[in-house]
Amino acid sequence: MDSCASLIAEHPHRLPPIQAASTRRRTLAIGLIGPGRVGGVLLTQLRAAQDRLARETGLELQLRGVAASRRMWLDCDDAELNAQHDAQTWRPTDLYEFAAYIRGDDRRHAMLIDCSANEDVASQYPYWLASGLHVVTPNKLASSGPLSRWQAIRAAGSHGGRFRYEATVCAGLPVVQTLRDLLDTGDQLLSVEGMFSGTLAWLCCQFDGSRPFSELVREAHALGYTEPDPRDDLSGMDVARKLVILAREAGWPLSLQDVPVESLVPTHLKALPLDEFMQRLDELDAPMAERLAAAQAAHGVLRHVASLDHHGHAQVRLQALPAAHPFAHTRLTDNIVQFRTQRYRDNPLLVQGPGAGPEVTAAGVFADLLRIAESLGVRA
Ligand SMILES: NC(=O)c1ccc[n+]([C@@H]2O[C@H](COP(=O)([O-])OP(=O)(O)OC[C@H]3O[C@@H](n4cnc5c(N)ncnc54)[C@H](O)[C@@H]3O)[C@@H](O)[C@H]2O)c1
Ligand SMILES: N[C@@H](CCO)C(=O)O
Repeated sequence: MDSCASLIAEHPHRLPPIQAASTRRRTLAIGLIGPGRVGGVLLTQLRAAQDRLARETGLELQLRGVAASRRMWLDCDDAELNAQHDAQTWRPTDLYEFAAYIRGDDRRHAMLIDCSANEDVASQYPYWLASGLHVVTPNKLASSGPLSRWQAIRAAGSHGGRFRYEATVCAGLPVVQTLRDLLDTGDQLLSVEGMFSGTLAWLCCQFDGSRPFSELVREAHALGYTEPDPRDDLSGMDVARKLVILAREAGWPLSLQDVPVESLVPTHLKALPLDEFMQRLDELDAPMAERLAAAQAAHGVLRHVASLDHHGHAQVRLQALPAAHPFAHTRLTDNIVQFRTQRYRDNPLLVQGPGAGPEVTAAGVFADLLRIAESLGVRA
């Protein structure tokens, strides 16, 4: 025994030793809904981390199923088959059957990861959580949808299912957790202001008049920054949803209809089928060129800004900001979230970084999965 160890052993008031972290094997069964851009990358990230997590932490991630909009695959925990979904037995998607299969009947921990942007999927969360399934998602529809459903989701959590949704706001950036930590430690939120859209941030940075706006929108879509329907970004609704999520997290029972939103989508293009809208994108070029010219004439830049004040008043709009404004210096898909709180009253707390893209979003979802695993006693 070295001198330090013997000193500790002999001390009459010594504290009981801290137990070494348990590395006993624990299994987390996973079902992934929505193997699209984010879901597809998440599957790759899970596969790449599986062996390391099992070896180093005892956490066994077991992929039990994947459900797309029309077809689902069950029993796909075979790495080779995972790589070639079409080789597997498939059947029409049935979310009830899918959830029941992932949960199993042996009381193991099980999690559904919703990487769709689908309302029917989001409406299932209260039932899944109430049955003890954990849910992780980058899909904003549940957290920003009807308030009654949001409250049902919160209430369902008391049955054991855990719900995390960090990637719904600014993809992989730690925004929801930062707000949660501020509030849980007794701080009081005074306001939130920022740029919450990776797509619109990227478009505003790139749009200098040298290329038509529509061409840039097509590129943002191809890069995986936009929502499946880019109108969700261009209309400001995706940003409004993020603002509602943060407001609810802070205790303000806001709904989408409480947020005045400036849309960049002309009224006559709003209801078109997606394909037709994409074909007619160039109808956005003239109005956007006008907005840019006005900002440039005032020696400013165009930025898409969301804000929520201490009365719970929210708004989302495209603004011409002075070139010296902090929001004028972001790059690429950078989001920026500025929290003003009692503690950060004079000098606000900033979270900034890339706020869209499959890689960073999938990593945000993965981190939520690991936090739940850790809270269940499965160290990660
Ligand atoms: N792309 C990003 O940068 C980003 C960032 C943050 C959050 N998100 C969110 O992540 C989610 C996925 O985005 P994406 O870009 O991967 O979209 P995507 O369109 O590429 O993928 C969506 C997937 O959902 C599946 N799907 C649709 N309806 C379904 C249903 N009823 N049942 C099962 N599966 C269904 C589709 O088959 C598809 O595989 C969205 O909610 C989006 O808002 C995306
Ligand atoms: N389409 C969204 C993805 C992140 O939610 C954006 O551009 O911010």
